[in-house]
Amino acid sequence: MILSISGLSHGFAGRPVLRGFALDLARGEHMLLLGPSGSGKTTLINAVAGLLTPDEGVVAIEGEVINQLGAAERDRLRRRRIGIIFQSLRLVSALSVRDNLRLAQRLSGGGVDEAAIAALLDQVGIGHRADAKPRALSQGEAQRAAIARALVGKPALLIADEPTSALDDANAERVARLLLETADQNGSTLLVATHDARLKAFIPRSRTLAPALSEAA
Ligand SMILES: Nc1ncnc2c1ncn2[C@@H]1O[C@H](COP(=O)(O)OP(=O)(O)OP(=O)(O)O)[C@@H](O)[C@H]1O
Repeated sequence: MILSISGLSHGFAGRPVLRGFALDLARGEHMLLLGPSGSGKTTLINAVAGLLTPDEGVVAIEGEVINQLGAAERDRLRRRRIGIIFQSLRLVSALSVRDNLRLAQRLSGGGVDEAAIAALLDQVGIGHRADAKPRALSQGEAQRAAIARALVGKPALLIADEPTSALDDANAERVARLLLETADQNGSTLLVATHDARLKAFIPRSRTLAPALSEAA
């Protein structure tokens, strides 16, 4: 399994957000994690990426239990095995698009492969913007750069957080297809966390997170 989650529970200030969540994803399988705002999608992604230690449960990335590793080992596992497209993109503003990809490639543990970087930028359609700084990019170009950066380390698992919720139908479809196509071509398993039910048309396998219990419940 690329990702195996079992018995995952987490809460904040005694308020449960995730309760006994389980999920298995094999290589090349893609999945939609659907849920309204506040249902715990970001909490789950952070637990998968080792950015949060859950109260209970097991999160294994290719058999390695990330929530039982120390901080340095967690970082190493994340950089080598997981690519994340954050909602806020988080490109390094001082670096060109190409240098953002070079940095990600170095952090993922491999050497810099200029040909692979060029091929990936062409694949997402921004080869001509390789030397631009992130602030000079359109929102769509910046998102494509973030997708390329997430993939440049050839991650087993590609995670996208709300990649389409701000987009109109045509652009949401374009981004969904780009994510699926690039994940497939790079051999990555894709996990998309979103409240955008339009994506069901492109990623039929889905899990729905229930909204967190209200204060009164
Ligand atoms: N660090 C934190 N401290 C306290 N409560 C938190 C913290 N992080 C998240 N929560 C709460 O946990 C619940 C789930 O939050 P989470 O961000 O995982 O949801 P989400 O589904 O990603 O929502 P959104 O789509 O709005 O980002 C929310 O009620 C949120 O207020």
